[in-house]
Amino acid sequence: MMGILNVTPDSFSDGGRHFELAEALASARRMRDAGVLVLDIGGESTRPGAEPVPAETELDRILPVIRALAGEGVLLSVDTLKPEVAQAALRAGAHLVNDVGGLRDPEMRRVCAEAGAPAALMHMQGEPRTMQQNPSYDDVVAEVFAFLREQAAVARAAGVPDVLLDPGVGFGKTREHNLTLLRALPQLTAGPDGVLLGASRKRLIDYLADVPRAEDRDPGTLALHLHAASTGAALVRAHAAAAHVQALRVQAALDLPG
Ligand SMILES: Nc1nc2ncc(COP(=O)(O)OP(=O)(O)O)nc2c(=O)[nH]1
Repeated sequence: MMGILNVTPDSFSDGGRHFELAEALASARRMRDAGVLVLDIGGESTRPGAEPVPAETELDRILPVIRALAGEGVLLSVDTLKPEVAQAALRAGAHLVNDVGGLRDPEMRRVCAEAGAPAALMHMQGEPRTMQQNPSYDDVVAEVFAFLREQAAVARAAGVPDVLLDPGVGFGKTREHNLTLLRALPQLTAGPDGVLLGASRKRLIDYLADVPRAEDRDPGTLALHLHAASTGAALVRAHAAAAHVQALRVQAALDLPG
């Protein structure tokens, strides 16, 4: 389970909650103690309509958190689109890169390969600022999964040691696109690469269960993530860490033979 640590003032569901260093570290340590495998640290919101943040601003936000948490017994990933941010974060102690840009940037691939860092590569149609204006596909499953498999091969050829594939819920997709991808997840998890899913508190849950406030969507998030885990997803990315660790442990016990 990958716990989300948004060190931002404007993330769509928890913006500002972990913006001060002390609050970020307290939240990180709560998630570590709850048993998350990875903490995903981000300094730039990628919600629909978000404006990009300069690299130095991103780094000012996340480097103190990464440096403080390095060596505290939890893997750290850096959630960034920028190779220079990924490189600095890896040098400061992060272990992997979470690139919502899908490692399309050859410089990001070089940074990961040079550091020997695994990467989560996510599908996004367009860019956060405009991606939800008119997302369209001929065949969303075929196009998104082909992109992920192709990018995995390109990343490995560039020397990236390992990859996780993420269909990118809410990143240039309509509600129907998201649902179709979630239902088709077994086709992706059947492949050789690990799958990561991040549906936490997203608008899709409001559409499915009428939950207008993002912070109220953790139960619906769990339903989507338990579905992903049951199809074989390796990791899920969520805000409600303790609830997820508990639910995933119980689900894993049900799946174990004997
Ligand atoms: N791999 C991956 N990374 C992601 N990073 C950010 C968000 C957006 O959610 P959040 O970080 O909670 O909000 P914001 O981008 O506003 O900080 N979703 C994903 C995702 O689905 N998959």
